[in-house]
Amino acid sequence: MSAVLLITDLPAELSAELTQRFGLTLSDSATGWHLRWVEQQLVLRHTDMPKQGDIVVDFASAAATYRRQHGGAKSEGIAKACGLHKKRDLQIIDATAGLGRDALVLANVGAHVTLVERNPLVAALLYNGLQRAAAHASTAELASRMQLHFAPALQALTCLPTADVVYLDPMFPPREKSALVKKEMRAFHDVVGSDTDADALLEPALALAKYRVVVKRPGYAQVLAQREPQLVVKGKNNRFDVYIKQAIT
Ligand SMILES: C[S@@+](CC[C@H](N)C(=O)[O-])C[C@H]1O[C@@H](n2cnc3c(N)ncnc32)[C@H](O)[C@@H]1O
Repeated sequence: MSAVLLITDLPAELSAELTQRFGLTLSDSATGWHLRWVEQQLVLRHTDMPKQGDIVVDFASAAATYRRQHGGAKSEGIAKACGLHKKRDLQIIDATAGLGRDALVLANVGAHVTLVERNPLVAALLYNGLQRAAAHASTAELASRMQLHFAPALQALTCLPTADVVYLDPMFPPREKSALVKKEMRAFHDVVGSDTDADALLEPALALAKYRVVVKRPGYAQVLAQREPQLVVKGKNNRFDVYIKQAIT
């Protein structure tokens, strides 16, 4: 991970916390991506794209609120794939948490989610997003079901206690020239790069999960680690490959 610029407008206490928790330091950013403090929230900004390219974790945003209000165990493909229509309070490890959007859907249905993220910038955004969610009346209960674990997934999958479900959503190279790939997705890809070790996550995930492992893939992508799932749940742009270990009881 290249050097990171922690802009000085961050509250001193938060800046110290981000250094201590995620190793973020005040230094020049080789990539142009840097953290800023904007309207009481932590944002990831690119020097060439002030403001309009900001990446933020906001569990109370309009889009997140809509999803919280309308997403259910039966209507959300991800929830069905994880088995939340059978049991709502499953313990789930989201081993590639990213901006926490999938974790939000799972926790909203009732799951307790451990969000594993290895990228320090993304982990810092999640950390701040969860702090703000915990302090907000409409999202506090939801936040209480989400816990951040800053580590590489391979390490987390060998040291975390057994979970009911392990969920994986590794980065997949965006299709060149595809108009469907949103600008934000491209930017995010720019920050975290490709997950070249994604195949290696399936075995430890299967070893740790009690009931199943769920892998999110773009519709056109091959299966992870060349291993065929027992079940496929189709979403709008993605599919969820489900590797079943035992029935959810
Ligand atoms: C496609 S994004 C996940 C998006 C996420 N599902 C969401 O809803 O926001 C993949 C994320 O997983 C993280 N990641 C990839 N491989 C990882 C690994 N081995 N350990 C931990 N995090 C990983 C990347 O840094 C990136 O933030």
